[in-house]
Amino acid sequence: MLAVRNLNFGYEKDKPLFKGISFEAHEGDIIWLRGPNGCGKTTLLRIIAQLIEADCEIYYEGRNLTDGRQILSQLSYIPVEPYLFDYLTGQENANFIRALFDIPEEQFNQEFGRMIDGFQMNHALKQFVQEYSLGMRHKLYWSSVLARQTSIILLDEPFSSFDPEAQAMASQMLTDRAKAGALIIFISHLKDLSREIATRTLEIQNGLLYESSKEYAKKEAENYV
Ligand SMILES: Nc1ncnc2c1ncn2[C@@H]1O[C@H](COP(=O)(O)OP(=O)(O)OP(=O)(O)O)[C@@H](O)[C@H]1O
Repeated sequence: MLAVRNLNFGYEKDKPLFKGISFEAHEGDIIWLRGPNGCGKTTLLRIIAQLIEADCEIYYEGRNLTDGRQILSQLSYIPVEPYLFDYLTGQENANFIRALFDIPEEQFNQEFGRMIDGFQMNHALKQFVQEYSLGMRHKLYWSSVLARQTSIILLDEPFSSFDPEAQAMASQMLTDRAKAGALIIFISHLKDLSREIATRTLEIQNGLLYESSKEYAKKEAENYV
């Protein structure tokens, strides 16, 4: 479904962050992207999300994309800090995101409503986002952005701000999306939850990318993440 080939990138010329890495990802994969602080996990997600321009080839559905932007209609990205307007209410932010991505109203209301109910966030939709906790911001952002139902979902530290109930709901949601054919790539330092939901593990080390099996990742995760 998605392939990245020969990715070379560094923020500074003499300090390469990625040294010609390549990987493929398929429908239904839930990929846990891990590695030590500063190894480039967020940067890699941002390159896939076309937020950073890098020297690489990207294939989507078998086609070599000359302009990576062609992938954007099928991609959702949830960063560590959700992109929300503090001076709008939760509902107004959701309406803005719906309009921005041109999500059909019926589909949006159904999916957004289901997730907001699950996260028990109905009471907060009339509040200004300025008054939200980080966990509430994430619940609103997830519910709005993932109402798009794209085939690629990228998430940077998706679980850290959630309480255990929200973590359980979020991980179930990602598992359901993958079963329905989505590709999920996430970064997390929460090892137990991550190894429970991941079907593959990609690890960045010194500018190179290594795949480890689920069993290996289970053992290794005891030592560090
Ligand atoms: N905009 C930027 N300009 C210059 N250097 C940057 C920029 N963003 C990140 N870096 C550097 O690139 C390296 C990789 O950063 P990145 O955020 O991708 O790492 P990470 O693996 O996600 O780290 P963490 O686990 O701490 O979140 C770090 O050394 C960081 O300081």
